[in-house]
Amino acid sequence: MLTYPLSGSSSELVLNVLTMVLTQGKPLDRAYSHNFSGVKLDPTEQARITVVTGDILRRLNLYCFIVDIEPTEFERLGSKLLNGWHLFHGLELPKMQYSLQVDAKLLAEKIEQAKLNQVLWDGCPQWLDELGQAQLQKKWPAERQALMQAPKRYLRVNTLKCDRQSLLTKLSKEGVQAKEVDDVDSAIEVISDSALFRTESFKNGLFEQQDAGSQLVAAAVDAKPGMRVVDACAGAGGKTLHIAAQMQGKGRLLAMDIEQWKLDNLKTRAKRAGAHNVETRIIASSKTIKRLKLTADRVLLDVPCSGLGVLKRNPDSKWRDTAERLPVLIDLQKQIIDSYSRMVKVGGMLIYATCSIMPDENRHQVDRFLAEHPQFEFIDDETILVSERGFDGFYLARMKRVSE
Ligand SMILES: C[S@@+](CC[C@H](N)C(=O)[O-])C[C@H]1O[C@@H](n2cnc3c(N)ncnc32)[C@H](O)[C@@H]1O
Repeated sequence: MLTYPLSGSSSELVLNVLTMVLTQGKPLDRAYSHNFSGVKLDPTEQARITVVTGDILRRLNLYCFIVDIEPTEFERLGSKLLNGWHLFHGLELPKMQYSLQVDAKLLAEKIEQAKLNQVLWDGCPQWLDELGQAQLQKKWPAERQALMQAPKRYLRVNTLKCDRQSLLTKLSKEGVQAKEVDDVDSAIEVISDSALFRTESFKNGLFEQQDAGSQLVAAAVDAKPGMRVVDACAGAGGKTLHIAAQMQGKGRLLAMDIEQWKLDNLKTRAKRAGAHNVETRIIASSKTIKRLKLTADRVLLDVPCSGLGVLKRNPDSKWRDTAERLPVLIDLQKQIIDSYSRMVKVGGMLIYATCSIMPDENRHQVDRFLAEHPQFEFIDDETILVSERGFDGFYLARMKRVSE
């Protein structure tokens, strides 16, 4: 957390980002890029802004409670919340040009009240607590608490271009403090606030920013050089690029999605990474899938999901219509696994993954699929819990096609 208050201009930036997210529904990453573009910001100050913004979003209901405002009043009363946030963390008030003051005595009383309500203290909305209890039972309280912590920064070393030790040496020369992650071969944890995307190492494609949990998912694909691999919900290619490295540039890696702009981003990233065996293809209709029937050694389905495993990184999902969208997402996941599994050849492997920790999106989907598709056999699965690993939360299941 901070050791001294935000400056007036940084406070304004925090308020602008939060207003965009909370009142205009902008995704957090876009609100950051919108507000940071064209502004000359020292990397440390930028990091401080994201620390405060992220923490407020992770515990928005708590901070609203202690300054006695509703989240819906943020646009008008945001400065009061930011002042309250500073007092809560034992900091002097920031010097904002216009700001609403907080009654320190009332704030102290409210903090004491909040301490008695663990769900509020963990920054958890009611709907999420009920869902978590129902889905994870006794594992939920630890998970709820872990999800309100700040995420760590992880990189994946691009083994197409270097190895982990030489990347660490290069990063150190560029002033980036980082260390190996013990239980994930490809991962590095960044400790300093360095502006990673300005480093030569990044420009030369030596690494990608990718959570260590996400790296475990791609590792489970276990793609080998020469294979035919489909990453069917590839997005901008976080996992595709990792799979490309496993394949050492040999074989065929088809990255698909329904959004062309994501595949365009993927192409740029693949070029920088030197991942020359990646081909992109838009899914225009079910015919795109049918044409690939029984052709792939590996099919990764990193399906659209609630994102409830990655709330440390994307805490804005807590304050959106995630609860209402959940049944729609579960239905979409079912459609995707039922239809896209056709691409796996006999003897090939289907890998189903989400960035959710909720069984309804995970094991329950897999169990239903297996019951209806005897052509597949269960191999193994893993829920990467935030409280256990410290990474973002993910789920992955591996299944083998044993017949047509
Ligand atoms: C969890 S994200 C993928 C993240 C990506 N694999 C990564 O590691 O960066 C899910 C992706 O599925 C895509 N998607 C949504 N509906 C789809 C569908 N019917 N078929 C294929 N992809 C779909 C979304 O556009 C999104 O990019």
